Amino acid sequence: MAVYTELNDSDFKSLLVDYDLGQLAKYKGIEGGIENTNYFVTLKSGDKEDEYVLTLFEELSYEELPYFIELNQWLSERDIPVPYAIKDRNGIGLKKVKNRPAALQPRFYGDHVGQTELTPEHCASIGKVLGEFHVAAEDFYLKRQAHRGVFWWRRESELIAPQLPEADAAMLKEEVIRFDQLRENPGDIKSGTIHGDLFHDNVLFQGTQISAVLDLYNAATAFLLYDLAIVANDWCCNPDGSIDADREQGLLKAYAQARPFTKDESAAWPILTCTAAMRFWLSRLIPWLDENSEQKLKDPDELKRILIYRRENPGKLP
Ligand SMILES: Nc1ncnc2c1ncn2[C@@H]1O[C@H](COP(=O)(O)OP(=O)(O)OP(=O)(O)O)[C@@H](O)[C@H]1O
Ligand SMILES: N[C@@H](CCO)C(=O)O
Repeated sequence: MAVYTELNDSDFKSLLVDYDLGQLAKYKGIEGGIENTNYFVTLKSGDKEDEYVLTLFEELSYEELPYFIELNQWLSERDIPVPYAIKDRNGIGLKKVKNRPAALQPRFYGDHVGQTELTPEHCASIGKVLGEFHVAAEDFYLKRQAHRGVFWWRRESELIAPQLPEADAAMLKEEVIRFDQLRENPGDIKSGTIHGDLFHDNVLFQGTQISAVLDLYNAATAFLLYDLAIVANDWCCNPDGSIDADREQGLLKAYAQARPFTKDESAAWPILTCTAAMRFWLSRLIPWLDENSEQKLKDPDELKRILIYRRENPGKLP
């Protein structure tokens, strides 16, 4: 159920007339995504074949997309390995295909690494790239409130609470309040442009080196450390929800080389690791509890276990 919009030859051909990239050779739907429809597209120009990825945005609207199109372009120009919308002959990157917003992007090569295969070296690689991402985006000129950020989780945690066991509802509420308190007194915690969903399945590797950071469609303006907490929870966790210290130290030390931590960030880390776990626990709970939801169901309990562990074992920045 990952290719939500089926395309045929003529859909591709009518898009490609706006570019000088070559003739359509073949295309193939990409399985596994949740939010968007993606196709690998092969174009032939003389003897040369090049591969691209066509994304059709199934959730984000035309009005919302320029932020992401500009951000990907910005980061890519600063050597962060992210896909970006290739501009057509008229300088337009955000296109329309089958009445959906769409972007044709370069294909990156590399492999996904399974969660249980992640090593401290993989975690150091993502720490370095995320630190560089945050630094590269420092002067990015657009701002965006996350669509699954503080206002969303305040509202959704209230709505969902009656469907949860009392202890779960209370834990959710506490984390919403703890974040609000931190937000009122942020001190020198740095805000900037975050990826917002940097789970390991949004990265491609060549060996232990990162070849691509994908799926920036949760990017927003927020605490940079919250972004790092999302990564730490996913990349450094064990199946029981505990955090592997070697992987986490690898991540944090490599990140700090690109962007050193500020004083108040050390105190905020234990809270933000909980906020990050709460955010994804909640976004997984919503479709899980909605019997009409067609979204692929990711297990909310994975994030609940991480949240419980984080609450009982406050982490420390190096
Ligand atoms: N530019 C690219 N180069 C190579 N592979 C890509 C590219 N873009 C997407 N893919 C492949 O397609 C998969 C799905 O893409 P993406 O994560 O953007 O979709 P999504 O629907 O937002 O998925 P999810 O929400 O599950 O992360 C990626 O995990 C990757 O394997
Ligand atoms: N990365 C998210 C899904 C896509 O936003 C999760 O694992 O819940």
